[in-house]
Amino acid sequence: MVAVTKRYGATVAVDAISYRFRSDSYTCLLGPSGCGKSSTLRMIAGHESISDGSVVLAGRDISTLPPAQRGTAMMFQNYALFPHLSVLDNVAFSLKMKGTGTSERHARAREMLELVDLTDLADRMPDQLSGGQQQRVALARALITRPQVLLLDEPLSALDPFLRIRMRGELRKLQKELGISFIHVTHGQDEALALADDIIVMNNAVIEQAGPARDVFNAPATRFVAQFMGGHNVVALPDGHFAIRTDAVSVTEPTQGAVEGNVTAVEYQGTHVSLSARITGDQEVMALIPDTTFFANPHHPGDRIGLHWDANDQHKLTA
Ligand SMILES: Nc1ncnc2c1ncn2[C@@H]1O[C@H](COP(=O)(O)OP(=O)(O)OP(=O)(O)O)[C@@H](O)[C@H]1O
Repeated sequence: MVAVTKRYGATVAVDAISYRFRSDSYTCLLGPSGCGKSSTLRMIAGHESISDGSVVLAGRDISTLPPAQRGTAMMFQNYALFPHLSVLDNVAFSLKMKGTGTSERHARAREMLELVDLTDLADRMPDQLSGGQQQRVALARALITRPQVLLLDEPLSALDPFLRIRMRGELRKLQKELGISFIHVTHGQDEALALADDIIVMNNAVIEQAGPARDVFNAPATRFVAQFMGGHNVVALPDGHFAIRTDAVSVTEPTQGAVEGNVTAVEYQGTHVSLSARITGDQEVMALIPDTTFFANPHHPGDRIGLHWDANDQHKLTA
């Protein structure tokens, strides 16, 4: 259970957020730059003091404990490996600090390297590793402390797009295998959707919405969440603002009963075509159409069209 506030002088970086993390789940803290997600993670880790509130892990208030005694472990964005230590000694480092003997700590470090599939590189130095390999060493180094919760701050941002997608799969698999909780900070909605059981969307130091990933995507509560998660239109109708998924909008000739609009842009995206149209009130609506459907009856910028969606696909927004 995390209920915290963080102030830096007059800046309120985290404003009385409160959330009960589900045990053994993968949770992503998602939001734009500066919304307070890293500060939240650092307060859980113990790298930042809590201005108000507390962090309780499995019934134990860990708010004032030093990082190493919390039952959490943190993996940093830049991996922070020690350049003068071998891979094995990097992984074994925290055990050395605890006074564990050489043979035991090396045995445990080898177990961790096996877990992240790096057994063959135990004797290398960090500068002889690729970015993806360095990241796995950092993971092994965090996991050797047997944390109940692994905290990850933008762990994939230093990787190229191909490796990022591969590591995504590995993180997810590792979390399920270990059966511990992962709390992962990211500003990428695609990353959060790919990884998370639960997503917490933060904006301006508060939680905008939190819940299972599919619920947050399918039923955004606010305009901010709908726009930040992507894949939605936000439309102002006489009875309020609504979110409508772009793939729930279909396009026909202008007919009675349909919302009419003028096509402003057509973008081919391979499997789909994204068509934008301007409707009354100077609003833009996007329809994501399967490519075969679109090319059976293509439309072009300037065409007058009808736009349809099911009333059930219309989600009322609260703000
Ligand atoms: N040590 C600090 N001193 C003063 N202000 C800080 C400090 N650290 C963060 N802040 C401010 O607190 C706010 C939240 O920062 P935080 O790093 O938690 O955001 P974030 O969502 O993680 O952003 P990013 O994705 O850019 O890391 C920002 O306005 C930031 O400028």
